[in-house]
Amino acid sequence: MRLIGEPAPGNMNSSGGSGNFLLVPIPEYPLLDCVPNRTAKIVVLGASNVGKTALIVRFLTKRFIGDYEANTGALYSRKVTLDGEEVSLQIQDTPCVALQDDAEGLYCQEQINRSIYWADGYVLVFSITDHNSYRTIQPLYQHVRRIHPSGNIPVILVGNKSDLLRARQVPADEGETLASSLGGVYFEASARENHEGVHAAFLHLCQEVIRGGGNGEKRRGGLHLARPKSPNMQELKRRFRQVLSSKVKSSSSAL
Ligand SMILES: Nc1nc2c(ncn2[C@@H]2O[C@H](COP(=O)(O)OP(=O)(O)OP(=O)(O)O)[C@@H](O)[C@H]2O)c(=O)[nH]1
Repeated sequence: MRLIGEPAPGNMNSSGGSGNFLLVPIPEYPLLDCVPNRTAKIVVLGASNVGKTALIVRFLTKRFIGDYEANTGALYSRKVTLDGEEVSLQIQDTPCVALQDDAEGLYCQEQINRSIYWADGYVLVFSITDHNSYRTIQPLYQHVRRIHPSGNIPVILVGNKSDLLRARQVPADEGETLASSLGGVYFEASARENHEGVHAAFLHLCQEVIRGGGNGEKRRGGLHLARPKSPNMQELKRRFRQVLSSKVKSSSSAL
Protein backbone atom coordinates (compact mmCIF):
# COMPACT_ATOMS: atom_id res chain seq x y z
CA MET A 1 0.00 0.00 0.00
CA ARG A 2 1.24 3.48 -0.83
CA LEU A 3 -0.04 6.57 0.87
CA ILE A 4 -0.60 9.68 -1.20
CA GLY A 5 1.68 12.29 0.27
CA GLU A 6 4.42 9.76 0.89
CA PRO A 7 7.26 9.57 -1.60
CA ALA A 8 6.63 6.86 -4.17
CA PRO A 9 9.08 3.96 -4.17
CA GLY A 10 12.06 4.89 -6.32
CA ASN A 11 11.25 8.56 -5.84
CA MET A 12 12.31 8.96 -2.27
CA ASN A 13 13.44 12.54 -2.74
CA SER A 14 10.02 13.86 -3.68
CA SER A 15 8.35 15.99 -1.09
CA GLY A 16 5.53 14.64 1.01
CA GLY A 17 4.75 13.52 4.52
CA SER A 18 2.18 16.09 5.60
CA GLY A 19 -0.08 15.18 8.51
CA ASN A 20 -3.01 13.75 6.55
CA PHE A 21 -2.76 11.04 3.96
CA LEU A 22 -5.10 9.51 1.51
CA LEU A 23 -4.79 5.81 1.08
CA VAL A 24 -4.45 4.08 -2.25
CA PRO A 25 -5.12 0.37 -2.08
CA ILE A 26 -2.69 -1.89 -3.81
CA PRO A 27 -3.53 -5.58 -3.55
CA GLU A 28 -0.95 -7.30 -1.42
CA TYR A 29 -0.94 -10.34 -3.68
CA PRO A 30 -2.78 -11.23 -6.90
CA LEU A 31 -6.39 -12.22 -6.28
CA LEU A 32 -5.80 -15.40 -8.25
CA ASP A 33 -3.26 -16.41 -5.64
CA CYS A 34 -6.02 -17.20 -3.15
CA VAL A 35 -5.87 -20.21 -0.85
CA PRO A 36 -8.32 -22.69 -2.44
CA ASN A 37 -11.46 -23.18 -0.33
CA ARG A 38 -10.01 -20.96 2.40
CA THR A 39 -11.17 -17.60 1.13
CA ALA A 40 -13.31 -15.14 3.08
CA LYS A 41 -14.95 -12.37 1.10
CA ILE A 42 -16.09 -9.60 3.37
CA VAL A 43 -17.97 -6.42 2.50
CA VAL A 44 -18.12 -3.35 4.73
CA LEU A 45 -21.41 -1.46 4.53
CA GLY A 46 -22.92 1.58 6.19
CA ALA A 47 -24.01 5.19 5.95
CA SER A 48 -21.77 8.09 5.02
CA ASN A 49 -18.92 9.16 7.28
CA VAL A 50 -19.25 6.31 9.77
CA GLY A 51 -15.64 5.18 9.32
CA LYS A 52 -15.90 2.22 6.94
CA THR A 53 -12.61 3.01 5.20
CA ALA A 54 -10.95 3.95 8.49
CA LEU A 55 -11.86 0.58 10.00
CA ILE A 56 -10.52 -1.38 7.03
CA VAL A 57 -7.31 0.61 6.93
CA ARG A 58 -6.88 0.23 10.69
CA PHE A 59 -7.34 -3.52 10.42
CA LEU A 60 -4.93 -3.93 7.52
CA THR A 61 -2.23 -1.42 8.42
CA LYS A 62 -2.75 -0.81 12.17
CA ARG A 63 -2.78 2.88 11.27
CA PHE A 64 -5.33 5.64 11.56
CA ILE A 65 -4.74 8.21 8.88
CA GLY A 66 -7.65 10.54 9.50
CA ASP A 67 -8.39 11.62 5.96
CA TYR A 68 -9.63 9.01 3.52
CA GLU A 69 -10.61 9.17 -0.08
CA ALA A 70 -14.43 9.19 -0.10
CA ASN A 71 -16.41 6.27 -1.49
CA THR A 72 -13.49 4.43 -2.99
CA GLY A 73 -15.19 1.06 -3.37
CA ALA A 74 -11.71 -0.45 -3.20
CA LEU A 75 -11.01 -4.15 -2.80
CA TYR A 76 -8.24 -5.08 -0.40
CA SER A 77 -6.68 -8.50 -0.07
CA ARG A 78 -4.59 -10.08 2.62
CA LYS A 79 -3.57 -13.46 3.92
CA VAL A 80 -4.29 -14.06 7.60
CA THR A 81 -3.75 -17.01 9.88
CA LEU A 82 -6.84 -18.42 11.55
CA ASP A 83 -6.66 -21.39 13.91
CA GLY A 84 -3.16 -22.09 12.59
CA GLU A 85 -4.23 -22.16 8.94
CA GLU A 86 -3.74 -19.60 6.20
CA VAL A 87 -6.84 -17.84 4.90
CA SER A 88 -7.16 -15.49 1.92
CA LEU A 89 -9.15 -12.52 3.08
CA GLN A 90 -10.71 -10.09 0.63
CA ILE A 91 -12.32 -6.93 2.01
CA GLN A 92 -14.53 -4.73 -0.13
CA ASP A 93 -14.99 -1.11 0.88
CA THR A 94 -18.20 0.43 -0.45
CA PRO A 95 -19.73 3.81 -1.13
CA CYS A 96 -22.22 4.89 1.52
CA VAL A 97 -25.87 3.89 1.61
CA ALA A 98 -28.63 6.28 2.71
CA LEU A 99 -32.18 5.94 3.93
CA GLN A 100 -34.94 6.98 1.56
CA ASP A 101 -37.29 9.72 2.69
CA ASP A 102 -39.85 7.20 3.97
CA ALA A 103 -37.02 5.66 6.07
CA GLU A 104 -38.06 2.19 4.89
CA GLY A 105 -35.98 1.67 1.76
CA LEU A 106 -32.38 2.45 0.93
CA TYR A 107 -30.50 4.38 -1.70
CA CYS A 108 -28.01 1.75 -2.69
CA GLN A 109 -25.82 1.92 -5.77
CA GLU A 110 -25.70 -1.04 -8.14
CA GLN A 111 -22.02 -1.42 -7.30
CA ILE A 112 -23.04 -2.09 -3.68
CA ASN A 113 -25.60 -4.69 -4.70
CA ARG A 114 -22.93 -6.51 -6.65
CA SER A 115 -20.63 -6.44 -3.62
CA ILE A 116 -23.40 -7.80 -1.39
CA TYR A 117 -24.02 -10.60 -3.84
CA TRP A 118 -20.30 -11.37 -4.05
CA ALA A 119 -19.59 -11.43 -0.31
CA ASP A 120 -19.71 -14.23 2.25
CA GLY A 121 -19.67 -12.02 5.34
CA TYR A 122 -20.95 -8.55 6.23
CA VAL A 123 -19.61 -5.77 8.44
CA LEU A 124 -22.47 -3.37 9.09
CA VAL A 125 -21.10 -0.11 10.46
CA PHE A 126 -22.73 2.84 12.15
CA SER A 127 -21.27 5.66 14.18
CA ILE A 128 -22.25 5.83 17.85
CA THR A 129 -22.33 9.62 17.40
CA ASP A 130 -24.91 9.52 14.60
CA HIS A 131 -28.32 8.01 15.29
CA ASN A 132 -29.32 8.28 11.64
CA SER A 133 -26.47 6.00 10.67
CA TYR A 134 -27.78 3.50 13.26
CA ARG A 135 -31.26 3.71 11.71
CA THR A 136 -29.90 2.61 8.33
CA ILE A 137 -28.70 -0.75 9.71
CA GLN A 138 -32.01 -2.61 9.89
CA PRO A 139 -33.09 -1.67 6.31
CA LEU A 140 -29.56 -2.40 5.15
CA TYR A 141 -29.70 -5.87 6.66
CA GLN A 142 -33.12 -6.45 5.04
CA HIS A 143 -31.55 -5.42 1.75
CA VAL A 144 -28.76 -7.99 2.19
CA ARG A 145 -31.42 -10.59 3.04
CA ARG A 146 -33.32 -9.84 -0.15
CA ILE A 147 -30.15 -10.49 -2.14
CA HIS A 148 -29.42 -13.67 -0.15
CA PRO A 149 -32.84 -14.97 0.83
CA SER A 150 -31.71 -18.41 1.95
CA GLY A 151 -29.28 -19.43 4.66
CA ASN A 152 -27.86 -17.54 7.60
CA ILE A 153 -25.80 -14.47 6.88
CA PRO A 154 -22.50 -14.13 8.78
CA VAL A 155 -22.70 -10.59 10.05
CA ILE A 156 -21.17 -8.34 12.68
CA LEU A 157 -22.42 -4.94 13.76
CA VAL A 158 -19.79 -2.31 14.49
CA GLY A 159 -20.57 0.86 16.43
CA ASN A 160 -17.57 2.97 15.43
CA LYS A 161 -16.11 6.17 16.94
CA SER A 162 -16.35 4.89 20.50
CA ASP A 163 -13.65 7.41 21.41
CA LEU A 164 -16.25 10.18 21.01
CA LEU A 165 -18.19 9.23 24.15
CA ARG A 166 -19.42 12.74 24.83
CA ALA A 167 -21.09 12.86 21.45
CA ARG A 168 -22.71 9.45 21.84
CA GLN A 169 -26.22 9.19 20.38
CA VAL A 170 -26.57 5.40 20.39
CA PRO A 171 -26.30 3.55 23.71
CA ALA A 172 -24.26 0.33 23.69
CA ASP A 173 -27.26 -1.81 24.69
CA GLU A 174 -29.16 -0.64 21.58
CA GLY A 175 -26.26 -1.86 19.47
CA GLU A 176 -26.25 -5.20 21.27
CA THR A 177 -30.00 -5.67 20.91
CA LEU A 178 -29.91 -4.83 17.22
CA ALA A 179 -26.95 -7.14 16.58
CA SER A 180 -28.61 -10.10 18.26
CA SER A 181 -31.82 -9.47 16.29
CA LEU A 182 -29.71 -9.76 13.14
CA GLY A 183 -28.06 -12.94 14.42
CA GLY A 184 -24.65 -11.31 14.80
CA VAL A 185 -22.29 -9.96 17.44
CA TYR A 186 -21.93 -6.30 18.38
CA PHE A 187 -18.50 -4.66 18.54
CA GLU A 188 -18.02 -1.15 19.77
CA ALA A 189 -14.80 0.10 18.22
CA SER A 190 -12.68 3.12 17.56
CA ALA A 191 -10.75 3.10 14.32
CA ARG A 192 -9.06 6.20 15.66
CA GLU A 193 -7.80 4.90 18.99
CA ASN A 194 -7.86 1.16 19.18
CA HIS A 195 -6.41 -1.37 16.78
CA GLU A 196 -7.17 -4.43 18.95
CA GLY A 197 -10.94 -3.92 18.97
CA VAL A 198 -11.05 -3.47 15.19
CA HIS A 199 -8.81 -6.49 14.68
CA ALA A 200 -10.98 -8.66 16.94
CA ALA A 201 -14.13 -7.66 15.05
CA PHE A 202 -12.76 -8.51 11.59
CA LEU A 203 -11.20 -11.78 12.75
CA HIS A 204 -14.44 -12.84 14.40
CA LEU A 205 -16.34 -12.39 11.15
CA CYS A 206 -13.60 -14.07 9.18
CA GLN A 207 -13.82 -17.07 11.49
CA GLU A 208 -17.59 -17.19 11.12
CA VAL A 209 -17.25 -17.24 7.35
CA ILE A 210 -14.51 -19.86 7.25
CA ARG A 211 -16.19 -22.19 9.73
CA GLY A 212 -19.36 -22.02 7.71
CA GLY A 213 -20.75 -19.67 10.38
CA GLY A 214 -24.30 -20.95 9.84
CA ASN A 215 -24.10 -19.77 6.25
CA GLY A 216 -22.67 -22.95 4.80
CA GLU A 217 -25.59 -23.10 2.37
CA LYS A 218 -24.75 -19.81 0.75
CA ARG A 219 -21.03 -20.47 0.83
CA ARG A 220 -21.45 -23.80 -0.86
CA GLY A 221 -23.67 -22.18 -3.47
CA GLY A 222 -21.63 -19.03 -3.87
CA LEU A 223 -18.01 -19.97 -3.52
CA HIS A 224 -17.52 -23.27 -5.22
CA LEU A 225 -17.74 -23.89 -8.90
CA ALA A 226 -19.51 -27.06 -9.94
CA ARG A 227 -17.02 -29.88 -9.61
CA PRO A 228 -16.41 -31.89 -12.76
CA LYS A 229 -17.90 -35.35 -12.34
CA SER A 230 -15.31 -37.86 -11.17
CA PRO A 231 -14.88 -40.88 -13.47
CA ASN A 232 -17.10 -43.77 -12.54
CA MET A 233 -14.57 -46.32 -11.24
CA GLN A 234 -16.99 -49.26 -11.29
CA GLU A 235 -17.73 -48.62 -14.95
CA LEU A 236 -14.01 -48.27 -15.77
CA LYS A 237 -13.18 -51.54 -14.00
CA ARG A 238 -16.04 -53.34 -15.83
CA ARG A 239 -14.79 -52.12 -19.21
CA PHE A 240 -11.20 -53.01 -18.30
CA ARG A 241 -12.29 -56.61 -17.39
CA GLN A 242 -14.27 -56.77 -20.65
CA VAL A 243 -11.22 -55.78 -22.72
CA LEU A 244 -9.00 -58.22 -20.79
CA SER A 245 -11.36 -61.16 -21.24
CA SER A 246 -11.83 -60.47 -24.97
CA LYS A 247 -8.02 -60.41 -25.32
CA VAL A 248 -7.73 -63.72 -23.43
CA LYS A 249 -10.49 -65.22 -25.64
CA SER A 250 -8.87 -64.07 -28.89
CA SER A 251 -5.39 -65.32 -27.85
CA SER A 252 -6.77 -68.76 -26.74
CA SER A 253 -8.74 -69.15 -30.04
CA ALA A 254 -5.53 -68.32 -31.96
CA LEU A 255 -3.81 -71.32 -30.32
N1 LIG B 1 -13.12 10.26 16.20
C1 LIG B 1 -13.13 9.31 15.29
N2 LIG B 1 -13.18 9.64 13.98
C2 LIG B 1 -13.21 8.65 13.08
C3 LIG B 1 -13.17 7.28 13.44
N3 LIG B 1 -13.23 6.54 12.32
C4 LIG B 1 -13.28 7.39 11.29
N4 LIG B 1 -13.28 8.67 11.74
C5 LIG B 1 -13.35 9.88 10.93
O1 LIG B 1 -14.62 9.89 10.30
C6 LIG B 1 -14.52 10.43 8.98
C7 LIG B 1 -15.07 9.46 7.98
O2 LIG B 1 -14.23 8.32 7.90
P1 LIG B 1 -14.27 7.36 6.63
O3 LIG B 1 -13.48 6.17 6.96
O4 LIG B 1 -13.95 8.12 5.41
O5 LIG B 1 -15.83 7.01 6.62
P2 LIG B 1 -16.66 6.25 5.47
O6 LIG B 1 -17.76 5.55 6.18
O7 LIG B 1 -15.75 5.39 4.65
O8 LIG B 1 -17.22 7.47 4.64
P3 LIG B 1 -17.86 7.52 3.16
O9 LIG B 1 -16.70 7.58 2.21
O10 LIG B 1 -18.67 8.78 3.21
O11 LIG B 1 -18.72 6.33 2.96
C8 LIG B 1 -13.03 10.74 8.75
O12 LIG B 1 -12.83 12.12 9.04
C9 LIG B 1 -12.33 9.90 9.81
O13 LIG B 1 -11.12 10.49 10.23
C10 LIG B 1 -13.10 6.96 14.85
O14 LIG B 1 -13.07 5.82 15.29
N5 LIG B 1 -13.10 8.02 15.71
